[in-house]
Amino acid sequence: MRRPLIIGNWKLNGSKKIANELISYLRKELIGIEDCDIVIAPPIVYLHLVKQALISISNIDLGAQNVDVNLSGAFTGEISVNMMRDIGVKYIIVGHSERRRYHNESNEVIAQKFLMIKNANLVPVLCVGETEKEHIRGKTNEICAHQINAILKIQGVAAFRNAVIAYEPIWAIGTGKSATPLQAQTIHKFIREYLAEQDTTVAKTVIILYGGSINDKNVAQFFYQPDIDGVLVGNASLNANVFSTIVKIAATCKYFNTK
Ligand SMILES: O=C[C@H](O)COP(=O)(O)O
Repeated sequence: MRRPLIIGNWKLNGSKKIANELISYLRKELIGIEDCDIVIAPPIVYLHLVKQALISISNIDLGAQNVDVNLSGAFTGEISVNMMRDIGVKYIIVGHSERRRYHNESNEVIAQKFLMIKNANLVPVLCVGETEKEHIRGKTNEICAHQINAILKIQGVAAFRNAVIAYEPIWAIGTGKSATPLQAQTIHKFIREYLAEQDTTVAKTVIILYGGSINDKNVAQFFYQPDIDGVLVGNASLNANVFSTIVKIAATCKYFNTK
């Protein structure tokens, strides 16, 4: 059975004050909610603060939004997987469309980062998804398969054991225009079947999240899709009340027991 997973990606947002307010609210609201896993991925400088406040809650883990491909050396400004592990990070987002777009990260670089994360025994959250143009042209499956292939090529299907895939259509990120639950389900099913061609156990157990304009009002229908195991939340994770509601909906969604 796959446990529901909710990741809050704060992206480049917040301040010490905002981070403190968010986590003290989450602490009150999320304590005792055990039927799903929760990850908070703040900007790196606030990881420690989040850790101190939330990590005693057993099903809340720390996430990082990015990592370097190198382990150490003269790489000014970079942070390695070992450093992340050192401070208690468990999940690392890799291949987010914003990194692909603004930092020119190629599928090859993303695959190398994915490998570093796996080698450090951390959990990679691989983001895949198509642009609006590709969506209109019906290229979604092809794009997602291509992005997944980059990992398969150098690491094989076993790389997806204890890994997370997040399907994030780029046109749905931060636009307020999410994919429909059925559209997302269709792609999630495709991804699972694509992996099943190589390993049915990996395909059955890999956690596949949906991301893109998720909020407390639209999230429930996503959870009722058989291949959607949770959500990667951007904007709405900055509102403690909305984020807690999303988590509570996941934790009480009995349908997860059948996945
Ligand atoms: O990492 C999160 C996703 O990019 C979704 O962002 P969003 O919820 O603001 O659309």
